[in-house]
Amino acid sequence: SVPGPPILPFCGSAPFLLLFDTKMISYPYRMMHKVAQKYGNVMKVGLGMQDWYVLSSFEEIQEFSMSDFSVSHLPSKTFDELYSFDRPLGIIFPDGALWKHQRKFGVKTLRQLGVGKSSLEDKMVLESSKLVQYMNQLINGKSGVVAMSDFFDLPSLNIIWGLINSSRFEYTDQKLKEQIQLINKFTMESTIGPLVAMRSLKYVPPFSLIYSDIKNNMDKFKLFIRNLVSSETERFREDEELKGYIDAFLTEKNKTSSEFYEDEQLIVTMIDFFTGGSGTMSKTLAYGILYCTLYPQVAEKVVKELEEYTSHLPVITLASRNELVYTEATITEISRLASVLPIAPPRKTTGDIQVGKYTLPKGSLVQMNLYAMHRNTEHWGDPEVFRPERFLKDGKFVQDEWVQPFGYGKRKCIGESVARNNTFLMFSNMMRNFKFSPAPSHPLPTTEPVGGLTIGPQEYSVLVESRI
Ligand code: HEM
Repeated sequence: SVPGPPILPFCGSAPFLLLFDTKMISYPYRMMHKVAQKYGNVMKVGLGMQDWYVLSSFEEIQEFSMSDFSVSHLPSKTFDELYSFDRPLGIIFPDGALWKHQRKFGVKTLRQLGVGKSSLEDKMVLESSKLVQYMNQLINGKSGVVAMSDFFDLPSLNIIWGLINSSRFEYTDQKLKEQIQLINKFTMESTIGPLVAMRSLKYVPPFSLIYSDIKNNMDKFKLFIRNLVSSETERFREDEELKGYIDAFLTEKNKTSSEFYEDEQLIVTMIDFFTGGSGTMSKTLAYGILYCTLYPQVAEKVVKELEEYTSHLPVITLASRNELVYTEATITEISRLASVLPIAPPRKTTGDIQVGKYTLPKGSLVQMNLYAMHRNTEHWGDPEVFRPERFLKDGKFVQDEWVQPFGYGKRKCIGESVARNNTFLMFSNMMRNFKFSPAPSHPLPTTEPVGGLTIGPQEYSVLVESRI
C-alpha cells in the first residue's frame, strides 16, 4: 500500500503532520515536502476528513498528469460560491465537456491574439519601458529605497488587461490598485485550502470572517468584470480587428450554437486570467529581484551579459532572448525557487491510474506538490541555493524537466508563453537599468514566502540605483 503518516478517524494525519511543521496551515506545501522526505514521492495523507495522495517528483507528476483519468477536479461548493457563480466555470476549475471545449478555445485564442507574435510582444515591450520610466521617477533618476514585493503587481495586471481588451492603466490609477487588492484577498489568503476543502469551516470563527471577507471582495471583483464585459459588448463590432479575448469570445458566440458562450463563462474565464496570471507573474518577478539582491554575484553576471548583447538597444525585446543564456538560466532558477503556484489545483481521479509502483484507485484525491519537486534534494543536490549555473552546460542553457512551474500534461498552464515572455522582458529590462542591493537600515529581506494559492515574498525594500 501507499506509504504515509498514520491516518486517524476524525483528525486524519494532523497530529503527525504538526511534528513536521507547526505552521502547516500557512505552509502546506512546505510541510508536505518535509513529510515526503520521510515517506516518499507518492504518499497518502489524511487531511481534514479526506485521504489525499501527494505526488512530489517529476516522474510521478508526469505519469499522473498525462492520464485521461487525472483531469477532473474535486467539487467544492464553497469554492464555487467564492470564485464563480455557484458552479465550476471558466477554464481552470471546470472539467468534462465545458473544460475540454473552453481550454481548446483558450489556447487557440491566446495564440491568435499574438502569443509569441508581434502584437502582444509590442504591448509587453511597452509595459517594460513604462516600468523602467516609473522606477526612474521613484528614484529621481538616481537612487532610492523602493518597496519591491508588490512592485510588479500593476504592470503584470496590465499585461492581462491588454490580453482581454487592449487597454492599459497608469500605475497611479487608484481603480487598478483596488482591483488588485480584491484579487489578492482570494489568491494570497493562507487558509483558503482548508476553507474550501471543509464546508463546515465557513460557519466557524475565525474562518467565517475570512470567508465573508473573501466573498465580499470577490463579489466586487465579479461586478467589475461584469461591467467591463457589458461595455466591451456594446463597443464590439464583429468586422473590426480583435481587440482582445472578449472580442474573440463574442465573435465565437455569434457563430456557434454551443451552450458554452454565456456571459458568466466569459466573466469567470477573465477571473481565471487575473487570478491565475497576474499575481503569478508579479510574484515571480518580485522573487527575481529579491534573489538578485541576495546573490550579487549572480546579478553581476546577468548585467554583464545584458551589457554585452543589448547595450545598443533602447529597450530589450524578445529578439535578444536566444543570446542571453545566463539571463535565461537565472529566470529558470528564479521560477524553480519561487514556485509561485506551489500546489497545482487538486484533482479527483475518474479511473485507476498507475503512478510508479502504486495504483491510485478511481475517486482518489490527488495533489501535485510542484514546490517539493523544485526542492527535491536527491535531484538538485543543493535545492536551497540560488545557482543559475545548474542550467548551463558548455555555455548553453539546458532545460531540466524537474522545473515545471506551469504544471505538466493535459491541464498544463495555457498562459505559459505569455508569462515566460513577459517575465523575460520585465526582468531583463529592470536588471539592465537598475542595480538592486540591500537597503541601509532595513533588515536583510527573507526569502520565506507569504500567501496561499499563490505565494510571493514578504514585504521588502531594497536600494535601487540607476545604472545609466
Ligand atoms: C508565472 C506565471 C504563471 C504560472 C507560474 C502559472 C502556473 C500555472 C499552473 C501550475 C497551472 C495548473 C496546471 C495543472 O493543473 O496541472 C496553471 C493553469 C492555468 N493557467 Fe497559469 N500560470 C502562470 C501564468 C498564467 C497566465 C499569464 C495565464 C493567462 C493568460 C494563465 C492561465 C492559466 C489557465 C487558464 C490555466 C488552467 C488550464 C487548465 O486547467 O486546463 N496562467 N497555471
